Amino acid sequence: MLLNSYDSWSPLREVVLGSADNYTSHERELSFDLFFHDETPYSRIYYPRHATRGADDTKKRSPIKQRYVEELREDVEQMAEIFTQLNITVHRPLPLDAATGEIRTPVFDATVIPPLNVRDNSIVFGDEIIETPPLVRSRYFETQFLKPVYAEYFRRGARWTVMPRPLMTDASFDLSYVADAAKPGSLIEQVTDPQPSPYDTGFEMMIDGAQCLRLGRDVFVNVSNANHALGFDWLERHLAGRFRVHRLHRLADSHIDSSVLALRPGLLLVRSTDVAEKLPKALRRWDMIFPPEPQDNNFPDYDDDDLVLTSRYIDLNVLSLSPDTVMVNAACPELIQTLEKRGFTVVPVRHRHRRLFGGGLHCFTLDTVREGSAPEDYLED
Ligand SMILES: NC(=[NH2+])NCCC[C@H](N)C(=O)O
Repeated sequence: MLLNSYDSWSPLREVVLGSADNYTSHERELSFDLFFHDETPYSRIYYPRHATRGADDTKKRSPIKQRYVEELREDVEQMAEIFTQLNITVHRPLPLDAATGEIRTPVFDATVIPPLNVRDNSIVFGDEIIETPPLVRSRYFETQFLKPVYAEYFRRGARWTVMPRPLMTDASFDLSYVADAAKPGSLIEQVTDPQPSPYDTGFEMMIDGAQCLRLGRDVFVNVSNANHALGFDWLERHLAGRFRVHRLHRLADSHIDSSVLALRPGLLLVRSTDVAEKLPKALRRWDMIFPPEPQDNNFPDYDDDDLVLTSRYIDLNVLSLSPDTVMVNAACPELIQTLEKRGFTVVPVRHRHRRLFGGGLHCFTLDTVREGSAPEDYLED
């Protein structure tokens, strides 16, 4: 079918599902610590994550226990089977080959991670795939693994665009969000000591697809720093005449798909009333479902050397299969019951280690064909 996806609720007919093959480690360096910093308070309280660094380790490999990688693969492949049983066509990226070494650019080298959270480095606006400028260095070439899928949609007539690529020197990153959040005495660690580079060119455009909420003709984009603001400007200019692009201000550090999701026109799934109050008036008019507070026993216990990369709200990261059917993590019964009480059909999916790999069911997927999805105006005038 032709690429066609303007919203997150129309009946899902085709989807890209990420791959967990060979996810062996995380690589902590400035861009990684910036990207995952919102969860530091949880990590420091529940899982001491950021060990105090020595002066020399500006880059630190953090191995992932093989059992967790294998269980992640089991969960992802089971999700693929569920899509197939539901007659939803599943496209998969090229799996990361174990022999793939580090990548090197004129500015940095980094370890490649698998194309698991495919929601992040691409956005689908109607009949256009846009590859976004990554926030994390190890993800710089992640959309390369999606080339066969995107090329096939292009052959079928889709538009295919790549946003300007950043150099990603340390000076490229706007640290203001972390600095503002790390008030004296807070648990959030400062991300400091950016190193000078001959390629410094000031703040650069960096933004992820998971910062966007697509509502037909209207797109809401979370902007938390100068990098995102440049990405917002590019999207606004590029989409002018086709979409109305609205700015959300610091709803989260970057991704908002465990803060707010649209389940159908007029109905949002929202993390908390605090998040709801930050939404623009047009969205505050919509009905909202607030899930129960996550329970610690919804999550496996991890060791202190396991990097916990998400908040406890990660299971809000659901995937709508239609305006009344939602894929939810089977380990979150409270959310399942809440949605069922609101008349939704829930498809439970096992995803055990969502906190270790930085994403849930919505993160793992990119909805490429939604039947009847169109650039409708869902916002009251
Ligand atoms: N598309 C994604 N990878 N989104 C994941 C967002 C997770 C969010 N930072 C949290 O910890 O709850």
